[in-house]
Amino acid sequence: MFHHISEVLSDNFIGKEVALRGWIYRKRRMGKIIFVVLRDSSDIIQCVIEKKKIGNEKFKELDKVGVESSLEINGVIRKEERAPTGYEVDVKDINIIGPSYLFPITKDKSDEFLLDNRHLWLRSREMNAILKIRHTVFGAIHEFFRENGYYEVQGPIFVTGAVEGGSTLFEVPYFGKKAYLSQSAQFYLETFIFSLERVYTIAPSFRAEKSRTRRHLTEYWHAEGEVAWYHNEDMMRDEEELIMHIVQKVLEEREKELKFLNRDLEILKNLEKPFIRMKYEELIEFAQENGINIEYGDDLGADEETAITKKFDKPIFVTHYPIEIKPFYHRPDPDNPKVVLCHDLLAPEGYGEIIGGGERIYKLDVLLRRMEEEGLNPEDYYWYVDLRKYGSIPHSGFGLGVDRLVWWLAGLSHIKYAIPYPRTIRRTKP
Ligand SMILES: NC(=O)C[C@H]([NH3+])C(=O)NS(=O)(=O)OC[C@H]1O[C@@H](n2cnc3c(N)ncnc32)[C@H](O)[C@@H]1O
Ligand SMILES: [Mg+2]
Repeated sequence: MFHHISEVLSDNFIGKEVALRGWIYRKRRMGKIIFVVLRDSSDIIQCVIEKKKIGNEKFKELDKVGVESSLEINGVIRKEERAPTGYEVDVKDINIIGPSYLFPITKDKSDEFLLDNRHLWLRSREMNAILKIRHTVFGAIHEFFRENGYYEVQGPIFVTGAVEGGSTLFEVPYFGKKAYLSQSAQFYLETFIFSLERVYTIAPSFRAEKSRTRRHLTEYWHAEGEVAWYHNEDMMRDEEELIMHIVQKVLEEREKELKFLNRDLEILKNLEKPFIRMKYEELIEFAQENGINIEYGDDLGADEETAITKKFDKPIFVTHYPIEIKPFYHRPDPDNPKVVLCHDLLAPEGYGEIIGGGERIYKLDVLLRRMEEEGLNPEDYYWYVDLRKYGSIPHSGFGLGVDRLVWWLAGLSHIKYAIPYPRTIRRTKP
C-alpha cells in the first residue's frame, strides 16, 4: 500500500518501512550514494539510495535518468534535520516506472518560457500550491451557495448578444450566422429566478480584452449569483458572507500553501464584516485627496483601483456609479436617476475589482428607455425584455471573478499565475 509523502513526514513513521511513489524533483550523486528528492501531489521527501542496497543495475539506471522520472520506492523513514522536509527515506529498493531525460524546465525560468511550458510547470511546487488554493476556493463557493439556498444552474456559452458591452465580444461563426461567446451568464440567471428564486453558476466567461494588465484574461472563471426580491444592499450582504466564507476556508485548509507562496496572512486573518462601503462620488473625492488623477465621471481603471486599494486593508464596496459608465441593465436610483444601484467590490492591497453586480431594472418602460438610450434593439433581447412583461420583480445579482479572487488570496503578482491555462490577447496555448 502506497502512502502519500505528507502522511509519512511525521515522528510516528520513524523506523517504519513505507512504499512511496512520485517523480524525481531533485537528484545528485555522491560516489556510491544518490540523493533523490521525491515529490508527489502532497509534498517532497529526501531519499538516500545506496548502490549496495539496490544493486549495480538499478543504481546505474537511476544515475542515468533525469528529473521528473517517475519512481516507486521502498524504505525506512528516519528523522533528518538537514533534509528539506525534516525526514528522509533510507531506501531499500526502487522501481523506475517512467524515465525522463532532459526535462525542459531547468535554469530558464523566464515568464514566457514557463507559460509556453505551463503543461509541465503545473508540476512545480508553486503551481501545486496555487492549484490547491484554487481547489479550495471553488469548493467554498459551491458550499456557500448550496448552504444558503441557491440552486446551481447553467446558462449557454453560445449567445447572440452582449451583456457587458459589444467591444469585448468574441464573435464565432455559427452555421452561416453569428454567435458570440458568453461574457456573463447574468441574463440567463435572471430567467431562472422566476422559477428557483435564488440561483448561481460557475462557468467560463469570455472577454475580447485588448488591454494587457495584471488582471485581465480573455477567458476567465466567473461565479455569478442572482436573487429574486433582492435589492442592492441585500446582494452585497450575501457577497460579504461569501467572501468571508471563502477566506476562512482558504486559511483553514491552505495555510501551508499560502506560506510556501510567502503570502502575508495578516490582512486575510484580520478580515471582518462589514466591508467598507463608499459611493462612487466619495471614492473619487478620496482618490483626488490622495493625489490620484481622476475626475467624477471617469470609469475606475486598473491603475486607479490599484492606487486606491493599496490604501485599504479590507474590501471596499463602491456603489452608485454614474449611469453613463455602467451597462444598460442597472437600475437607476429612484432618488437620483443620474446614478445606478450597482456595486463593485474592490479587493485591498492593490488588487482592485473582484466583483461587479447590482440591482436590475425590473420595470418594462425603464428597460426599453435605457436600451433605446444605449442604441440597443429590444428585438435582439426579446427574451430578456419578456421577463419584464410577465410578473416582473425587483432582483439583484453579481459576478465574482474567481481567478482574480485567487490572484488576491494567494498574493500573486499577475492573474496569469492564478489560472492553470491563462488566455490573453497573445496566448492561446498550451
Ligand atoms: N452576474 C453579474 O452581475 C455579472 C455582470 N454581468 C458582469 O459580468 N460584471 S463585470 O463585467 O464587472 O464582471 C464581473 C467580474 O468578472 C471579473 N472579470 C471581468 N472581466 C474580466 C477579465 N477580462 N479577466 C478576468 N476577470 C474578469 C471581475 O472580477 C469582475 O468584477
Ligand atoms: Mg466590472
